[in-house]
Amino acid sequence: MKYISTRGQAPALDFEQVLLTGLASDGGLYVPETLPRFSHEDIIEMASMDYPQLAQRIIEPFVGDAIPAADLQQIIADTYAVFRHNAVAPLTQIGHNQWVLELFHGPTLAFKDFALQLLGRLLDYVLERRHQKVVIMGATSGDTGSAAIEGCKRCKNIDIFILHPHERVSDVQRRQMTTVTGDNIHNLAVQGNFDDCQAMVKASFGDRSFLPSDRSLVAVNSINWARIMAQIVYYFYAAVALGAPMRPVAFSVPTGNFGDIFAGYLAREMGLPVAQLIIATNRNDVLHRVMTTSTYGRQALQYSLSPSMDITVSSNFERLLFDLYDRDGDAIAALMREFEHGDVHLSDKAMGRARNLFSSYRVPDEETCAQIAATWNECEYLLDPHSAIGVKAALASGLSADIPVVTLATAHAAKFPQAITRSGINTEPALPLHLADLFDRPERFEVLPLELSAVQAFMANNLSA
Ligand SMILES: Cc1ncc(COP(=O)(O)O)c(C=O)c1O
Ligand SMILES: N[C@@H](CCOP(=O)(O)O)C(=O)O
Repeated sequence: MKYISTRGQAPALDFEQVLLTGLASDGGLYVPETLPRFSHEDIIEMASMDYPQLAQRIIEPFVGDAIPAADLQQIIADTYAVFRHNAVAPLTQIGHNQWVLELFHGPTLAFKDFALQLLGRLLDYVLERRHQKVVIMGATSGDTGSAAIEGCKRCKNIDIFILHPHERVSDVQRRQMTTVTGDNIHNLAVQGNFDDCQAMVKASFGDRSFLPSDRSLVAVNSINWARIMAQIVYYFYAAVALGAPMRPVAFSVPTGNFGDIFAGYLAREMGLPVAQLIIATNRNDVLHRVMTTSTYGRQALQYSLSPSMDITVSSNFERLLFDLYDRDGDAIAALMREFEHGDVHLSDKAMGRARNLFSSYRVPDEETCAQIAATWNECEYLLDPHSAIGVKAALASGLSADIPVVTLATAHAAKFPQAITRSGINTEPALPLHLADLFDRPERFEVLPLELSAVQAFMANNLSA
């Protein structure tokens, strides 16, 4: 399997190379040159597989011969063995044809564990084999950071630096990152927002000279292809449980960096009958505005009760644009240059294609809280604020009542007690046992100014020997 850049100028890479990088050298994102496709019969067979078996079936073609099948199987088995639910990603029904896919049973209580538990193990495997050390640099609005640290902390060949917006993640999210000890783990609280942190990560991939030449820089954000790959699996898992391929299924996806929903788009391209993908945003509604106005533009970031989605530069949208523009790398490079300076008007052809599959909905904080309360009062099911945005968008989608709609429940409510309190319901979500003493653990993090040079100097000075 070969991977090519969305901007058409960077060299094609194989799986191992794409795993060990982030942005392509032309600033683009890597995507598979061709996608594996599953037939009707293949998908019927998937209904009898457990989660690790299905993951193996879906992931193997993307990995190709980079890792022997038996080793990959063991890595996948170890990855999903750490989840706290036997089904790994259980489905819960909350209304007529309304389902919630619970993606928060991993170690850090968010969907990021699905990919980052795997990514950590894949990196460990290939770095041992290559006798190589790498530096991980990641930006987080709260969830990627802890999942990346949890996934990579045991890997002695990795130094990990996670940038989070200072005082803009929930207390639980911050502590999940800053209480993990280890000389190779560094949490940097940057005096800026998530977009600023993400921009620093991308700039560092553009110029890696701040690192010694023997240390590669690796991404843990969804700009790393391996993240997206792992997230495709649960779309198949949910859809076959609800009757695919005989019955199409729709998905409502709380969206920020467009990684999770892009994985759903790929599942459809690989043969899964997906009736619709609903882009559910909070008040940071860049993607909702693209869908409704055809204009892709920048917006001032606004803080919300769903902090993990406080994102206005939605990195993976570029991967979708690449397909919408017939995989024309030059066209995407030109569009992204335009986007750096202002609004971009997308072509009618591209938007026509997008609207055939995607719809969108914007959910401000008051509606998020109202949805948490409504779902709790109707069926005593507690949604976290991100998942509530997904459910609200699913209910507003106007889809025919005979199509099952699955909302991706992307995080556990206990990560966001503030939103639960604001919803006015009389329940307090408890952290699972393994995190019960989270507020008693000592924290370690570094507050840094919003300066790329300060962040890079900190990293260069804190590499392990
Ligand atoms: C809890 C939660 N929900 C939804 C999202 C949005 O996912 P994506 O960025 O892949 O669109 C994120 C992070 O981005 C998140 O942490
Ligand atoms: N919501 C994320 C933001 C980063 O997105 P990613 O999926 O590209 O890593 C977070 O919680 O950190």
